[in-house]
Amino acid sequence: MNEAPPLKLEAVACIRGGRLLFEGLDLVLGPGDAAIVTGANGVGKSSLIRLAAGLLRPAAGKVERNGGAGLADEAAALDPRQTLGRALAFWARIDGTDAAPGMAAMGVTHLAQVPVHMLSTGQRKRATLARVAASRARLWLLDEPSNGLDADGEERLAAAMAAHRAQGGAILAASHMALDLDGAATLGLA
Ligand SMILES: Nc1ncnc2c1ncn2[C@@H]1O[C@H](COP(=O)(O)OP(=O)(O)OP(=O)(O)O)[C@@H](O)[C@H]1O
Repeated sequence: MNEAPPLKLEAVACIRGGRLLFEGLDLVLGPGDAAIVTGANGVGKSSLIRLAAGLLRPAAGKVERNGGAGLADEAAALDPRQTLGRALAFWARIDGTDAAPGMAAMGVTHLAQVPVHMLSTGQRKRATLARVAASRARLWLLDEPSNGLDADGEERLAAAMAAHRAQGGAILAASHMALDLDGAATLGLA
């Protein structure tokens, strides 16, 4: 098993729209670790997730990932014109994996023939999580992962996250709702 931490943030600062959101942020997520980012609307939770993904550059400090990252946020990155099966297969090909286990884990196998643009909010959220679950990324970056999920979806998300951690994966999740993540650290932004 690769023992390098999936994520390491050192003295990270984030400025957006000319405003300092946070600075001096240190975080190490080792194999099996999880942290939940909490805080009020606009405090910078999504920005931190995007920083960790490498989509935003830190104003100061260092972001290090080992073993790839899978991002699930509001921008689902699934082609709306394709069927869900094809849209997920596209990413699975790029990731060198199979989409089927992720679809089964999130309970969307029966939606394979449905065009992405026709999916409900919760179905789209499940599909986004299915993509991350199917990837081989050691680091899962989840922005409000339980938004829109029903009770079954939440259970599936919890099971998928537990399985990922049991395999040495790590999770950084931003959420204003409680998440079923045993022993997760809380990172409160203010
Ligand atoms: N593209 C952008 N350009 C400039 N400022 C931005 C941009 N995106 C977000 N911001 C600002 O950065 C701040 C933090 O936004 P962010 O989305 O990270 O907050 P959040 O904690 O995730 O909020 P919420 O709980 O509402 O999802 C906000 O003040 C927002 O207006």
